[in-house]
Amino acid sequence: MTTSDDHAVEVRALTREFGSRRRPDAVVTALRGIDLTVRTGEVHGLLGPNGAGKTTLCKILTTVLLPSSGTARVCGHDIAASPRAVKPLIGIVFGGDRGLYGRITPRQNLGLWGALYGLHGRELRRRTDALLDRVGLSERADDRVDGFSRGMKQRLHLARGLVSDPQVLILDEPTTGMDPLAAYDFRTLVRELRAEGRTVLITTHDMAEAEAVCDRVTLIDRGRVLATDRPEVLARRMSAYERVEAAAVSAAVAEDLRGLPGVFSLDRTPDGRVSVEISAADTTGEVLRRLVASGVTSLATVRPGLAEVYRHLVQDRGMRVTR
Ligand SMILES: Nc1ncnc2c1ncn2[C@@H]1O[C@H](COP(=O)(O)OP(=O)(O)OP(=O)(O)O)[C@@H](O)[C@H]1O
Repeated sequence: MTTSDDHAVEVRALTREFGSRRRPDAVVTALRGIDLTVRTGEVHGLLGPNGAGKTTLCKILTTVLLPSSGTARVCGHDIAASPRAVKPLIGIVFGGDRGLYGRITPRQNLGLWGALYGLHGRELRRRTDALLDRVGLSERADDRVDGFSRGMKQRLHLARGLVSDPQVLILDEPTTGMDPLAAYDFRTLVRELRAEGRTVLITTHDMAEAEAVCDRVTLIDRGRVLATDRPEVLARRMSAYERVEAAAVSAAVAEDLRGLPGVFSLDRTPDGRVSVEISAADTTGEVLRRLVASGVTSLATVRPGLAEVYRHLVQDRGMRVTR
């Protein structure tokens, strides 16, 4: 077996189809040849629109699903050939309600989960108490989970994912349902996990979250990798897509700008605020010149962030679900 110590996750030419033998025309191809390397100790974001294949990939990495073809290794172990070696190395945290027992307490949930990993007695109690403290649930440790808010359930999910002390942690939309403060605390927690030397793979739709916590991100769409890089490098790569924002722009001036070559899109609100996306570097100057010439004084240029990169790469498909 060849492996690199630097790579916690190595995925090569991975495909996964879902279908029924009775209806071959209804086959859905969720992954179409994914290559992905997650370095040991990095926080890696997996970004993509609904149906991109993120959850399918996570399920394959956690040995819940087998790939149709291709390979995936976790800390050097092949997920298909050695699932028993992979399972203790990798933890998964889902978004939403999946996987928690509502009629029992957080302490009991963690106890059950820990027992599955062979923990018991004092060690299990020690680990459970430490995790409940870590995710801020100590005071509610003995209340029933079904009375918890979504954010509290999400924190319990995270504790559950850490019960086995995994080297690699997969967080599938981890901040779903968290209020902004809880999401902020959560990011701090992710940084702590990295400081402990763990590798974290996060799927998210939240670009701000990805920019805040990820060392690198992989954008996927329709089962394919579009790009992998550091968030700021991806943003720089798209630097032709600059944005100009201005206030008090008349409809006529907006129409004039819309017609310029190199203007990718232009939005104008009824009160005259415009946002112009520019896809050719030399167009920015011309847009600014025309705005100033028309008497506009409130304007700014904005460099693209990850959200813009994402929108351009997935071609503005937004919420549309693909097959
Ligand atoms: N068990 C299944 N049976 C049939 N099709 C499936 C199954 N699981 C996933 N798919 C299909 O595979 C594709 C990828 O789905 P997946 O859940 O991996 O996407 P995702 O990126 O996680 O999306 P979301 O952001 O909505 O959670 C979708 O077209 C989905 O309908």
